[in-house]
Amino acid sequence: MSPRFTTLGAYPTTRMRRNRRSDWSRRLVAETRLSVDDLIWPVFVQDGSGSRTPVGSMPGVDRLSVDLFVEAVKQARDLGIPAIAIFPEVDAARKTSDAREAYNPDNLVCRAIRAAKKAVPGIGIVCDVALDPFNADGHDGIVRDGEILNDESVEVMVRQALVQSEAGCDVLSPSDMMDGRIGAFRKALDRAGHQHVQIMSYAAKYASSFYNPFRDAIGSLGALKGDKKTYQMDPANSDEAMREVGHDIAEGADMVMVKPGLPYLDIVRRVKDAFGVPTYAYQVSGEYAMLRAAADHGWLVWDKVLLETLACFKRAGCDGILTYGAVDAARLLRGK
Ligand SMILES: NCC(=O)CCC(=O)O
Repeated sequence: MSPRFTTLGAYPTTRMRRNRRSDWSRRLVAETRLSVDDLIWPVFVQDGSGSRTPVGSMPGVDRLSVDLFVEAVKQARDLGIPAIAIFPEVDAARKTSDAREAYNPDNLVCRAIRAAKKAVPGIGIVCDVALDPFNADGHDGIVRDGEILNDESVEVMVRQALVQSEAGCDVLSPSDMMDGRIGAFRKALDRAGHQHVQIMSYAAKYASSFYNPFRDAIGSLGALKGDKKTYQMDPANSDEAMREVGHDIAEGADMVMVKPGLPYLDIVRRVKDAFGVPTYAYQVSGEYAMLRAAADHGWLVWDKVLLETLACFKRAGCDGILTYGAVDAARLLRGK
């Protein structure tokens, strides 16, 4: 316990409930505050036009063709959401074992970036850099003889990072957990004149069981061979997360992310306390699915659990949260 807590008065002189008695007082003593400025909205995109496909395991979440995605970007702008993260469902015919579609300048992600920036130049566009949506194996890196190759994967992702930056992406978000990728991206970006492109690294990304609905959404669930334990972190580890974050900051990350969110808030707190850098967490698809499913059964109240969980991210030290509930949260926070 820190020293400032040693001066606590005793009951009945001190009554902790006094400050909680009225709404105005609770507002005055609140230690953290959630705002629309804290939200990043992950959105799934698909080919086609005028098409919207519900993601079965994520009630309320749809994959959108680029034209409808642009409408979603406008909606985010109107609600004051600062940034959108793009995730593609790539046609199975374009998935190969060298993931070359990842660095096609006309791929779905690049088209979505260009359309979004043209329609709403002021909104932040965040893009994953990872090969899983483009890889026939469903892995974040290139696979050879059953091994996920590190340096070869980084080379491919550098090409991916460059086409995304060329298309107008504001924040590159490497989600692959290969070693050395942040430094490689920074160097390549600077050399290509993209000094202003920010890097939000998935610095402490765990090999979690909470990602299944996301893989359903991007169509990689069936493709994935094996698991991701040789590159994503063991949920048992915390010191290792600190080393991961330290390396990414040293290599040039502007912001760091912990993923998943709620079960990993202890990691968020450690990262924020130790490094003090802009720190984010991803309330991932499995977390969203759990809350939504319970709410759809009437066992939880969606609006309340959404705002409560997001406030908990803030309390743990997050500067912002990636959440599929961003639009609902923004509406609630703005009273719309
Ligand atoms: N690279 C992005 C993800 O893996 C998202 C996971 C999720 O929402 O479950």
